Formats: sequence, structure tokens, C-alpha cells
Amino acid sequence: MEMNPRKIELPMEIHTGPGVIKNTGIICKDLRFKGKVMVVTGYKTFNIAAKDVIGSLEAEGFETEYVKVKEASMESVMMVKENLEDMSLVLGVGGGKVIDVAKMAATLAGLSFISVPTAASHDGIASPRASIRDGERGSVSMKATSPIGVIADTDIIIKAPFRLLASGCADIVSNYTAILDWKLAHRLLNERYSESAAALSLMTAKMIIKSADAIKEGLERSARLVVKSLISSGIAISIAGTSRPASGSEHKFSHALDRIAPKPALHGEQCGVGTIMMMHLHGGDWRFIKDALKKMHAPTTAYELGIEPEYIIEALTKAHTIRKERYTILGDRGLTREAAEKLAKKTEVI
Ligand SMILES: NC(=O)C1=CN([C@@H]2O[C@H](COP(=O)(O)OP(=O)(O)OC[C@H]3O[C@@H](n4cnc5c(N)ncnc54)[C@H](OP(=O)(O)O)[C@@H]3O)[C@@H](O)[C@H]2O)C=CC1
Ligand SMILES: O=C(CO)COP(=O)(O)O
Ligand SMILES: [Zn+2]
Repeated sequence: MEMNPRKIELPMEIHTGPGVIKNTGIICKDLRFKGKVMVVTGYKTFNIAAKDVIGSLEAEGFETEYVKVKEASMESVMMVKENLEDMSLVLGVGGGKVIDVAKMAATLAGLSFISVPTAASHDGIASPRASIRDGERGSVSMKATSPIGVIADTDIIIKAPFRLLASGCADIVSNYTAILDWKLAHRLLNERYSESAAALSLMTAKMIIKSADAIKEGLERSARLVVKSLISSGIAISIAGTSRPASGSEHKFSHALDRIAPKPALHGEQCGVGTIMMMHLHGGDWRFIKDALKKMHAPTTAYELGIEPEYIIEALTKAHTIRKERYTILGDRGLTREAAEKLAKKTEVI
């Protein structure tokens, strides 16, 4: 296989622990930033964390502005970018959608970006990719600048609804099928494959399953454990330069559900249920995945996702049309309706 020059971008500083959000201003100063900082946040997370972030920045002499976003869409990215003219730094304070929008807007404006997650719900915290909805194309994985820093306050993260933490665990469990899909594409299509990225991604998934019993509601140590795993999964994405080690057919299923279901569940929750079914298609131990998700209190059925079975079946038949360039066990033709129904029933998802 031809060897092209590669660049791996990683965060320079990762701050995790209780109360670290109060050090945001000092951290930005130590990283030699000055001037005006744009804080991108969400409608709930503004009060939960962004207010404190702004207070900490202003106490260190930074000027600040903030903008609230709802959706991880190209419109949100452009709206944020338009407000970045005289900024020297962008902070994303919130869940995965806020972080992706802030990351992508900073990338387009040529600015540095710091990730301030308020929930351990996704492995985009430290990754150099942004998942953005773009019109008819649906969800696309865009190349973005790596966060220069991560500030993960475990006091805030553990107070977030437990569902978000369980969803983050499920997003990591999905690395199992993502790796199987990546290997398949490597064998069939000679797609570039990184042993080290795959090994890190799989090890992270194994570790989170091993620690499942230690993940408890309200326990700061649990938040720390999941955050560490999400960052390590994000670093696997950085090494690969693509989200391949953490996103395969199970993610295609989740992206399809986002388009089809009237009320989609959380990203990680949907990916977890997708992992059960895709593992069955790979001929692997889908019960092991199901049991692991159950231990983590993550959903394993359509009912627990709050999604009608008919949308699960439709998403299964459409999943292969998402990110067509990303070859997976779904192949180029995808599942027939009958096969989709059989798969969902066999794995007790519906
Ligand atoms: N770039 C990458 O590599 C990756 C990207 N992703 C993307 O991330 C997104 C999923 O992220 P996820 O966080 O699950 O979803 P959201 O960003 O939609 O967050 C879910 C909800 O949780 C709320 N929330 C966040 N933190 C708290 C808190 N501390 N207390 C109470 N509520 C809180 C948010 O509030 P608010 O309304 O304020 O936003 C939002 O309403 C998807 O778009 C997915 O594609 C996922 C994995 C990797
Ligand atoms: O969610 C991801 C990894 O968990 C990456 O998402 P994509 O499916 O957008 O590449
Ligand atoms: Zn994901």
C-alpha cells in the first residue's frame, strides 16, 4: 500500500476533575491566548456551565461573547462563523452537537478551539472530526481542527442526567463493530487501516465493558472513567485521521434513525442498539454486546429507545445509503425489509 505523509493532531492539554471549569481563564492564559473569546453553548448548558466559563475568562481579563446553538447543522456552523471576525479563540461548552458546531466554525475561521464537555455522552470531545447535518446529504463527518485543549469538569458531568453518561458508554461499545467494518473495508477495498488506531479503539471498548459495574449514577469517579475512555476513543480517531475506528455500520443505522424517527433517541443510545444488530450481521457475539449495554443501563430495545419498531426496520434498510463511501457489513445494497425485520427480531430489538 502506498505511504502518504501523515499528520496526527492531538490536544495539547487535557484537564479533567471536579471544578476544573473554574480554571478556564487561567488555562487559556497559560496557552498564551489573549483578546476576545467566543463561547458557543446550548440552551440548557448555558446556565449549567457556560456562565461559569464566561466568569472565569473575564476574571482573567478576556473579553467574551456567547452564542447558543440548537442543531449540529451547516446553518449553525455558518451562523457561528459569521460572529468570529475579531475573536482569538473559540470554546464549545455543551453536549456533542454544540462541540461539533464550535469545532467546525473554529476550523473554517482558522481559529483554535477548546472543548468543554458538559456531558460524557460522545467521543467527539477530543476528536479532530465534526458530525454535521448538511441538507440532503444528511449527516457528514467533516475534517476539523483538533481541540487544542479539553476542560472536562467531572462535577458538572456527573450531575448531568445519567442517560447521557450511559449513552457515552454505548458510543464506545460501538467501536467493536466499527473496527470489524473497517477491517472488512481494508480487506475488500484496500482501504487504509491503522493497527494502532484500531487497537486503541478496541482496548477502550473492552475497558469500559470491564468497568461497567463501576459506572454508577452520582459517582464522580464514574464520570472520570467515562471521560477518560471517550478521550482515548477520540485519540484513536486522531491517529486514524478518520472516525472509522469509532463509527461503522452501527453509526450509519443511528444516522438513518436521526433522519427517519419522529423523535430520535441520543446518539450513543442508538449506536449501542445498532451495535447489537451489526454484530449479529458480522456473525459475532451480539449477546455479549447486549449484556454489556444492559449492565451500563443503556437501551437495548426499540421500546427503551422510545422508537416505534417500524422506524427501526426502515433505518436498517436505509443505513447503507448514509456515507456511501464508507464500506461496511451492510454492503452497497443494504438489507431487504424482510432481512431487516428478521435481524431486529432475532436480536430482540423489536
Ligand atoms: N465529532 C465527533 O467525532 C463525534 C460527534 N458526535 C456527535 O455528537 C452528537 C451527540 O452528542 P450528545 O451530547 O449525545 O447530544 P446533544 O449535544 O444533542 O446533547 C443532548 C442534550 O443533553 C443536554 N445536556 C448536555 N449537557 C448537559 C448537562 N450537564 N445537564 C443537562 N443537560 C445536558 C443538551 O443541552 P443543550 O440543549 O444545552 O444542548 C442537549 O439537550 C451527535 O450529533 C453526534 O453525531 C458523536 C460522537 C463523535
Ligand atoms: O460518532 C462518531 C464516533 O463515535 C463519529 O461520527 P461519524 O459517524 O459522524 O463519523
Ligand atoms: Zn458516535
